[in-house]
Amino acid sequence: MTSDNFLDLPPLLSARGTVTLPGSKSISNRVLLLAALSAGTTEVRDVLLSDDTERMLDGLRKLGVGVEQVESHVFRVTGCGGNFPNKEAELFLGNAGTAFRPLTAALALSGGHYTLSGVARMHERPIGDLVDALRALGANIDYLDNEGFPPLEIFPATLSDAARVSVRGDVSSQFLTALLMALPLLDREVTVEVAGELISKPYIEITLAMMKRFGVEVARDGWRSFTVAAGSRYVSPGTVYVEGDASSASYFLAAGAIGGGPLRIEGVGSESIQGDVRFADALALMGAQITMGPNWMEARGPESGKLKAIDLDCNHIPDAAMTLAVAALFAEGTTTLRNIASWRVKETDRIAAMATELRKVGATMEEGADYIRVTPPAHIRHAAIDTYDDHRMAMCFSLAAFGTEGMCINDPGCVAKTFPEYFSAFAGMTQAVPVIAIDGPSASGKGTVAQRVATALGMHYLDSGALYRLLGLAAQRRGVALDAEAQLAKLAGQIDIRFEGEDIWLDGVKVGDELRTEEAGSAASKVAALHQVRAALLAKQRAFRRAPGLVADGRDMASVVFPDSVLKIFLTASAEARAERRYKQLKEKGMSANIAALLQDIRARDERDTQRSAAPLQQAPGASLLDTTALNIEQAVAEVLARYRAKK
Ligand SMILES: Nc1ncnc2c1ncn2[C@@H]1O[C@H](COP(=O)(O)OP(=O)(O)OP(=O)(O)O)[C@@H](O)[C@H]1O
Ligand SMILES: Nc1ccn([C@H]2C[C@H](O)[C@@H](COP(=O)(O)O)O2)c(=O)n1
Repeated sequence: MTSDNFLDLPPLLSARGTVTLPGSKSISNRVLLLAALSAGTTEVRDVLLSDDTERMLDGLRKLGVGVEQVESHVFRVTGCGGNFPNKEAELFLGNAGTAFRPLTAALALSGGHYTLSGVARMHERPIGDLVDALRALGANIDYLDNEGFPPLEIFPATLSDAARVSVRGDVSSQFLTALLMALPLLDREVTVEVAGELISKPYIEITLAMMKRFGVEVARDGWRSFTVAAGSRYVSPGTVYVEGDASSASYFLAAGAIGGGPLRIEGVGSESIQGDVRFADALALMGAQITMGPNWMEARGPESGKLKAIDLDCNHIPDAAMTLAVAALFAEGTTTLRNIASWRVKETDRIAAMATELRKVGATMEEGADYIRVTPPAHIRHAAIDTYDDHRMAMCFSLAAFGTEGMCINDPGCVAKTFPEYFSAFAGMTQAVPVIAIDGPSASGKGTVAQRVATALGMHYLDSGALYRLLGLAAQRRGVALDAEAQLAKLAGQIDIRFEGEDIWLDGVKVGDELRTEEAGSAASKVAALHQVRAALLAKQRAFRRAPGLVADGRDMASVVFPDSVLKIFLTASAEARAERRYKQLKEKGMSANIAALLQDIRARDERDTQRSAAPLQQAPGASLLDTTALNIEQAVAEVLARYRAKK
């Protein structure tokens, strides 16, 4: 269920299937830049198409590099042999750290005049340590706004002949990556010394592997220093295939672990050069069953049936570790993720964001400068999750929909940064709590049939008409007019409704037969025609969707409330048959009834329910018609069950 700025994920029951991952962002952007700096033409295949790679491609085109898209994920890059054709350019790099940092270094050593800027958050992400290292090599770089942060202006410079340069490794490993990738432009031996403890080491492994693929082998002394030899030149390897994104794999592996699996990921595996594949080890520590081959991984739920908490240093998997924080909601005990200070300077302050949003779903959170501790709640609450323009926040929290109430993700479009198709891929791999929607006109028998179908299948039952009836009743009791839209919508949010078997409670008081009178039905029909009232009752209705499934009856179950229902039935009967049924129903309850008046009332209600502008009664697209005029109750129930089985 989507709107422009939120996505309401239904409660999820299970996860299984096979997903092919989009290309890795880290590898795509490195390879595109190295191809641009090389001599020769490179065909880069399986490139990730996303905001961040678009920023890199756009930047390279502005620098005069030949970039041609030959197929949907295939680009032909005509390298400039280390000398960008355009010596003057203004680059806008969004929030793409993997474009901003490496381009800063390459352009600082390129003898041109460039400005580099990004979105507001990019201008809050530190770059001073990289600029200091480049200045030590003679680069001429100015801060255009705040000292130590983008935007930057780069001027042609007379470079120094320094043979050693130092760069901090404990803020972002991208500073070292950027320097190393740019150093072959100097055409002399330079050694980079890493100051402080280098974080996110696996990302440096990716950098070194990609540089090697383009003909530059970096000599190293462990993680302390790296030397690029004189005469190092990038040479196109011809064709490069980009691996699937290992960080993106984490969401699906976690889904397989939480939702039972087996969930298979194709595109990364045991031979991957990406450090984030080690996320699978972390998940295995939580009890998940993991298997893998060279190019695939598969996750299943733990044999014990329940994930367990872990206490883990996550320095080697900083991005994928976010997924562990949400997976911790489904684990027994308190999970602690340590050594994650770099989260604070990513797309958002991810430690603060994660703690804030996990609290919303009921978790007990503790956060420190470089760690986070998650104690899951007994019951994961439905909440509107803010995503802070951070793709990983949105993707991680999709997993929280495995709680019993589903989850609402605000601004789901932010996943475009690295995985534009994420939510449709996720929907394809997960199975929501099933809903059978039975809509139809008054007295068609939908309530009776829905209840019996629910019993036969062991599912929950929602009589949505009762909510409108209860609101009408509450309004009449409080003297609220049945056309006072705003007041009624407010009242809808305030009333306390409880269903217990056959019994219905309104504000703590059991409601009797008065709810089933034609007066109550008529009042319900009036309040149900009001848009604000319908909106106010939407969440209350969706909250009935619980494992193992729901049978819901009403007027707009299939079209509005549960549009993803597995089976949609439009159950009807002639007005005369319905008046007859209602007559018998009322008489059986010892209530007075007049068949002519009932027929007139049913026709009036049909007219109002079908003609209103708010969610009018109609056969929804995808709903199948079931006319019960000539069927008894048992036959109608059997028909619905047969249609459900045919769907499975
Ligand atoms: N196929 C059928 N044949 C005969 N009677 C039926 C059939 N289906 C339902 N009934 C009877 O019709 C009456 C009305 O049914 P029910 O209350 O289920 O309808 P409904 O569509 O839910 O009505 P409403 O939503 O307006 O309250 C009940 O007494 C029920 O037993
Ligand atoms: N999903 C629903 C359910 C009910 N209504 C309206 C229409 C009816 O006139 C009224 C009472 O419903 P009933 O108990 O007879 O099923 O409530 C609706 O608009 N949408």
